[in-house]
Amino acid sequence: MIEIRDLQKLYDDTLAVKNVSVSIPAGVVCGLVGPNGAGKTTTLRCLAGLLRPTSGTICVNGFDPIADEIELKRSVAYVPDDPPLFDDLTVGQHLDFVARLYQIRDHRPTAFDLLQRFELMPKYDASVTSLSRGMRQKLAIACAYLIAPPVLLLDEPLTGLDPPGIRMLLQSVRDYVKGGRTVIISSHLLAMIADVCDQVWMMHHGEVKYHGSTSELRRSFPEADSLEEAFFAAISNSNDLASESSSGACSQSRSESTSSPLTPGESQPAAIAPNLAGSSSPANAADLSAVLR
Ligand SMILES: Nc1ncnc2c1ncn2[C@@H]1O[C@H](COP(=O)(O)OP(=O)(O)OP(=O)(O)O)[C@@H](O)[C@H]1O
Repeated sequence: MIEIRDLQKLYDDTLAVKNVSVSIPAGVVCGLVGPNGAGKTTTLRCLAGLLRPTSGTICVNGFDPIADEIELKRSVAYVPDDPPLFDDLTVGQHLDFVARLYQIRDHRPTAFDLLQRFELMPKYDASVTSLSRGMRQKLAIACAYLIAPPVLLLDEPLTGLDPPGIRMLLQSVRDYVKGGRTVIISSHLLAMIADVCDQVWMMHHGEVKYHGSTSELRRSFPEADSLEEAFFAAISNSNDLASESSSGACSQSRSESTSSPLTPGESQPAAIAPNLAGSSSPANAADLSAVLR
């Protein structure tokens, strides 16, 4: 469960994130999309406790990323698009190290399964300096899966992956949330991640342009051939979907989400009203369409 209220992040004189308010329940894959500089990475880094917000509040799995630093680190894994790995360690040693750090007992069978799934087993004894960019990304994601935190933040995870790797990763994300965990996956391309997302969260110039459930989008625009088409129809037709995203205290929303988590087999996340702040004009929709395609 993630609850963000009025989040702002200022770097010197650049307001990278402006008044962002979003709720993401447990058991959901949320696709965070937007063009370069939209504020995606800044927001994810605030959620992971790696950046201190300038103002606003964040609650991740019941914890404030800054005030509850240790608890947060047990609850969240953040995988950046260019993950920092330890040059002195091999692939296998990375998983051993993570297991030791997070006190994961008997981790080897799970670690081997993950390496098989990510096709890294042949590199088990290889130094990470010999890995390709995509392999590095896969290893970092495998480490995150080994920790298995309630919240996983994947920043542009598809960038370095080949098509089979993308397919496997997206399938693994779907599997990951089945037990009630939450994943945010950021991407420039909605079409790439649409199939696995329960929610779409669109940012542009630091602001939320849309946040809502994909099932609602599809229901609202049955004539659309794809989620992407429905998404742009929604942005250019916000009167049809005009209601703000749910708000309230983190603890209240947390109990709401635990009472109705997504369970395997269910296709619809807990009801989330779309938030179309700042996205009401067709001109704006065309603008967003241009940058996302
Ligand atoms: N360390 C920093 N110092 C100053 N400005 C920054 C810093 N990091 C990001 N910014 C600025 O904040 C804004 C948002 O950047 P951010 O990296 O969050 O966007 P993004 O949506 O992740 O972009 P991309 O898709 O290109 O990775 C941009 O204007 C960027 O120039």
